Amino acid sequence: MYHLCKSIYMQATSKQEYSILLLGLDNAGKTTLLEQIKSIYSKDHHPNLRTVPTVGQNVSVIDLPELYLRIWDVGGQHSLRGLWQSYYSSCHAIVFVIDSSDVGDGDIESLSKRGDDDDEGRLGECKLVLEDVLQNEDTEGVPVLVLANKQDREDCVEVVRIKEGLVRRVFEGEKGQNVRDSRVLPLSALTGTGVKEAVEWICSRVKWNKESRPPVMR
Ligand SMILES: Nc1nc2c(ncn2[C@@H]2O[C@H](COP(=O)(O)OP(=O)(O)OP(=O)(O)O)[C@@H](O)[C@H]2O)c(=O)[nH]1
Ligand SMILES: [Mg+2]
Repeated sequence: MYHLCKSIYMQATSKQEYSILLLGLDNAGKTTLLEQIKSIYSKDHHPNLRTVPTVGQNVSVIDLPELYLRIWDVGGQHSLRGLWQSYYSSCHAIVFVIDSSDVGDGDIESLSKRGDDDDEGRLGECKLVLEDVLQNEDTEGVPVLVLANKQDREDCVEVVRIKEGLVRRVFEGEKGQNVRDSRVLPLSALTGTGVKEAVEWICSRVKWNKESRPPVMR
């Protein structure tokens, strides 16, 4: 009886909490995105958009009406990427942020055909890093949201190109084999355009996936 009462009490007074992992190359815009999410969903938070490269991690808990999102923003520098995998088994969704102004023409098909003079930005690096995330067995089945960030910049590659030329090819390639729930959305973390749509997608997908990755009750 005690256990039944306790469980009813817990159901009535606690909320589900899901952990969200922000990944992507250094300078992609992860910390800027976290600042914007905090400013939109937490009262009295003024975003600090003058970010510095993250060494280690930032974490924030966003209190939404139905659930909590615990968002982990980790450093994207090469030397820090080895730490990412320690977050994989406990996360409920991965958000992979791409700098749309630093991926050449956004098409990995033509990567190897290019000459040395072609400016492909960090397209190849981005592809390898995304593949690495998808290949890890601890990310299997985890919903993945890819954000084509910096869409406010004139020199950005548009979202449809990043979706078709990079993300779809990686997901359908041999290294993206573990079929999962995914989406590609445009974003400007700097202006805040697309932040709400991203958060809404995350919320709907973590709830949908909660049988295989149950939330923590808080
Ligand atoms: N124009 C533009 N600049 C952006 C946008 N998002 C981020 N930036 C800029 O990109 C730079 C890097 O942003 P951060 O948010 O620090 O990048 P990060 O992914 O956290 O980088 P690391 O911590 O090194 O992994 C900063 O100068 C930001 O102001 C965007 O949407 N548009
Ligand atoms: Mg950062």
